[in-house]
Amino acid sequence: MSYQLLNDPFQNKGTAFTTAERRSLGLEGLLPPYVQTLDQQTEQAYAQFQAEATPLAKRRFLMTIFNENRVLFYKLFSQHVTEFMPIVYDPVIADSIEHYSSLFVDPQGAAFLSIDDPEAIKASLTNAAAGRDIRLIVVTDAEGILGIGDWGTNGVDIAVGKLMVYTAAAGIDPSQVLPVVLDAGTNNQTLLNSPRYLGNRHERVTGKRYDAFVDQFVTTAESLFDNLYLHFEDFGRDHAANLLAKYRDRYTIFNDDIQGTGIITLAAVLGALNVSKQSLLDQRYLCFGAGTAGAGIAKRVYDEYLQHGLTPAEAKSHFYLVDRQGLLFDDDATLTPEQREFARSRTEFNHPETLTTLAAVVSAIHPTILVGTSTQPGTFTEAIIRDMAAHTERPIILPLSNPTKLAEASAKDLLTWTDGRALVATGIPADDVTLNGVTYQIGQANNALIYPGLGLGVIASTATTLNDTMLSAAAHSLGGLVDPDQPGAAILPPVTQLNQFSTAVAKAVAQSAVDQKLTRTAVVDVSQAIADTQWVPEY
Ligand SMILES: NC(=O)c1ccc[n+]([C@@H]2O[C@H](COP(=O)([O-])OP(=O)(O)OC[C@H]3O[C@@H](n4cnc5c(N)ncnc54)[C@H](O)[C@@H]3O)[C@@H](O)[C@H]2O)c1
Ligand SMILES: O=C(O)C[C@H](O)C(=O)O
Ligand SMILES: [Mn+2]
Repeated sequence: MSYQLLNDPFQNKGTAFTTAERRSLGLEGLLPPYVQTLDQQTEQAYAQFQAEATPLAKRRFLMTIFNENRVLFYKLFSQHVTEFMPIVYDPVIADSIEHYSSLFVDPQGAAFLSIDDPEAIKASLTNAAAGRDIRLIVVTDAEGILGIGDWGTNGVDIAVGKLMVYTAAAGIDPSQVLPVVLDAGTNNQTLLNSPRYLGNRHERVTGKRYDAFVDQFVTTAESLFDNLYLHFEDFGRDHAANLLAKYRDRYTIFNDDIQGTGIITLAAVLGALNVSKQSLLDQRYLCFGAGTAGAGIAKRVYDEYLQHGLTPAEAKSHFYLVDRQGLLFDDDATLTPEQREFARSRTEFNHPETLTTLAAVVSAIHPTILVGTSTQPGTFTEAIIRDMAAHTERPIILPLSNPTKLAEASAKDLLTWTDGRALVATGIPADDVTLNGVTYQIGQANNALIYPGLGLGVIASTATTLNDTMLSAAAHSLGGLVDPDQPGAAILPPVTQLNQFSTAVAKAVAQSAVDQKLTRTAVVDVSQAIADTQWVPEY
């Protein structure tokens, strides 16, 4: 019984159990005698964190605290948000996922669901919830983890990591969340060949059996947990958009790679136009890597054009999508439905057959906005960027592929090649760049800057759905937080202010749900509802 308490991360206080608590809870003799405060514990843990040699070792140390004591973990995280984000989350989380099976120590409270045992879904979710009131699930099938591909059961870490950011950034109660991995097999040969791999050792199951497995998970989770907000993460290109379309009208669901990335990138574009004092209507938008994220962002920016009063055809005329085959044309039978929306006609160009590379397309259309979601490192080359920058005063360039090793370009190179004219945001955190006496701050266009606030707004308002109006409200809520006239101003607010702007995003989203009468219960005061929902790491 006493040990059970010490092993329960939601109840354990470790050395902070007071003498009276130790006596009443049967913990006498189970802890060293000195009673620490939470502040003393965090200070001590931070010193241990600093003593770890590598980023992965630092992450592993933090995970031991997470496994043992959630209050301590989140207190520490909240005191060092900017320093911990890249360790707990992207990019170090990618290393953690690649080595998950061989480094395994603890299941971290996740639910592991197997396509080979769908009958166990209900029991598994019930066991993992352990009687808690689950309000938020992050689920992955790990087919498209960041840009590193298929990682099978190892991908559970992205669900755990995304949830940690929900709590650190927006104060979502960590006892009300559940990470879930759907193990449908893996096509990653390294995993299949590894004797240490902890997932199902067979190829991915697709088709009807896959659809039925996901459906059984969704319907079971929705019936077990009232008021559930269901966040989909890192599904593969063949499934992500389909699942969103299938369930978004029935349940309160969210696809982070499509919608989260869409709104943070729209916010970055709006922030950049705020700096350059240009109009969206004068932009030519080029997406490089038109997959889940690329098409999701294009759709969100396209909706913004519609809001400016353009017809669908007028709005689409601003967009050019490039994938492996080059510029996407409407006579291409291999296009995804999301790509087809933005495909161009060959008759628009004199030599359409030459438009098979990014360089050729940039040179032909002279984009003013270039968004990279291709997973192809270094593809925004000096020649391409110089060509783009020769035709626009303030090129907006967003290399968004994660983790660091997959970025299309670095912020430093982009600013150097454009003499500081580029308006840049990157997927992973980037250091300031000093060039010709100006220090440029680099915004982070990562959905982590927006999905926590979005989720808080949905949960606090008891929204019954997440629609495009709410998503648009989220994107617009980040405006006005940066002084655009400051030389070198970032186009997105800094991670140091993550907590403040998560609340701003939550308010905008919750207000939108209330205005649209889409809440389960009546919400009188949105700010109060948000404050009441937020959890604070204190004993
Ligand atoms: N910054 C963020 O918040 C954020 C959010 C989501 C995704 N991403 C990143 O975006 C990248 C893509 O993620 P996704 O979920 O869209 O994956 P995805 O597999 O759905 O899409 C990748 C697309 O790139 C295309 N591609 C591959 N090689 C190419 C090449 N040589 N030239 C042109 N196109 C090529 C693929 O065909 C595919 O359409 C990942 O690196 C991911 O980390 C970033
Ligand atoms: O996880 C991230 O860092 C952002 C995004 O969801 C991605 O898939 O890259
Ligand atoms: Mn993702």
